[in-house]
Amino acid sequence: MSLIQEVLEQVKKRNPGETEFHQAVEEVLISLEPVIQKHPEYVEAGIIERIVEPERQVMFRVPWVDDNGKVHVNRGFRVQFNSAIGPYKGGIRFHPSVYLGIIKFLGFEQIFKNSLTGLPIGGGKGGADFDPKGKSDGEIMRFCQSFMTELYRHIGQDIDVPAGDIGVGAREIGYMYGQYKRIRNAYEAGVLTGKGLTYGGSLVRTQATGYGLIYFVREMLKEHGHSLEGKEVVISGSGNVAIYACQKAQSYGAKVVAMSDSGGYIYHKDGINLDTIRQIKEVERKRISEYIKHHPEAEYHEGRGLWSVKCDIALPCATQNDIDVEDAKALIANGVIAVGEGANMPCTNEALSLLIESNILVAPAKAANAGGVATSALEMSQNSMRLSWTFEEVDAKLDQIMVDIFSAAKKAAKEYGFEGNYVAGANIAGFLKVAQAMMAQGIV
Ligand SMILES: NC(=O)C1=CN([C@@H]2O[C@H](COP(=O)(O)OP(=O)(O)OC[C@H]3O[C@@H](n4cnc5c(N)ncnc54)[C@H](O)[C@@H]3O)[C@@H](O)[C@H]2O)C=CC1
Ligand SMILES: O=C(O)CCC(=O)C(=O)O
Repeated sequence: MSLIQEVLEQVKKRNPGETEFHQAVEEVLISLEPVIQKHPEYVEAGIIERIVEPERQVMFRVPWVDDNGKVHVNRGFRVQFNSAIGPYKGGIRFHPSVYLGIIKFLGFEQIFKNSLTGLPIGGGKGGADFDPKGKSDGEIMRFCQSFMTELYRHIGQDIDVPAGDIGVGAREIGYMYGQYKRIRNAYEAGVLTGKGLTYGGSLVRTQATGYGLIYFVREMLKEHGHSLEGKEVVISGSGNVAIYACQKAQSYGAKVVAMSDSGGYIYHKDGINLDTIRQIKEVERKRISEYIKHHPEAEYHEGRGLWSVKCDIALPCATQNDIDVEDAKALIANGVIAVGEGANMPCTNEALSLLIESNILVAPAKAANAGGVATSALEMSQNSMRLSWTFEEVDAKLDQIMVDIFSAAKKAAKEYGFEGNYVAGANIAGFLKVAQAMMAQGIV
């Protein structure tokens, strides 16, 4: 059995039931076979065994009281996966599906993604099995305060810097930041990113993941003689990443014809009206089905089925395992050119393999959605310098970072025998920097 197979078996045995974590580890490790052949010193130093084991993982009780006085208890998590190249960095997810296996898959992916940004940030992730859907503002605030009352002792601007993810946006970051400041009695702006602009946030952070995804896809299409102009695009989700991916894709002349939420999807053949989506999702916090009240010529379809809509470019921007092998087959049958992963691990490993074998261009999540965390790192830089850059300055840096990530993934893919496979290229490029740092720092 190869070392990679042995480590995979060990990960499954040591982390029973954590299927998303197993999936994420498998997807990375299979790309690393040629790397460990070229670098036997990594094998000798146990880099592979060490990189799949979190440095630390914390689980805690989050009690809170709802508007009717009823007490609820949720479970909070923070996984500090790897600090070889910088303080742990990664978002916080509030969703009822959250358990250790999801936070570990996200934290593991964050190691390689953060490395790809070229900025000094390690990998971590956190969250809670709390469902923000239908909660009042007061309930959200009390939950965030309770969550931070435990989390504060594990984080810090040079230790671990959380941000948003599914169910955690500017409102939640604000409440958590307020509680952190109150407990610590310190204005430590760099402890969280995604903050509001009046208290240390960075311009472009809100847009960064979606914009960055489109910058990456633009580079990938250009490399293969295509562009976004005139392309039909389908996007899953209608949250932070989906909204700004839609905005940037439209600005490059693409037509976004479908978007979704966990209830179903809308199809608008003339092109989605993003102002309506933003009003429904960012202001009213309602279901996407409301869209047809504003645009009766559009269609609403309950449940899954989004990936059967014909498109040139598919952008999964909702959640993990959104595109399975059947969805991939439907996309391919409908002539898709490219899949750009805005969400983390939105394709199953089988779907990814099928897309790659079928010569579909795949922009892998770790690279393509790294613009969010990269801009978080730019927010940390501005906080340290106690100044704020303009929108144009941050956006230009983000664009350049995405161009550089694309070229790093392309180069590593070619060097290790995976030419044109940006999934393997991103895994390898992300891994190499972390492995070199781990080698330099000894067995820790
Ligand atoms: N916000 C950020 O900066 C970054 C987010 N991501 C990833 O992007 C994805 C989306 O995150 P955000 O837009 O920030 O979250 P969000 O909470 O703003 O939006 C999430 C969207 O996904 C949909 N969704 C969630 N669970 C679903 C399910 N089980 N089935 C179908 N749809 C579902 C929701 O309806 C919503 O439209 C996640 O995978 C996240 O990890 C990745 C990099 C950075
Ligand atoms: O901005 C950050 O720190 C993290 C963003 C995030 O959670 C992600 O990249 O998946």
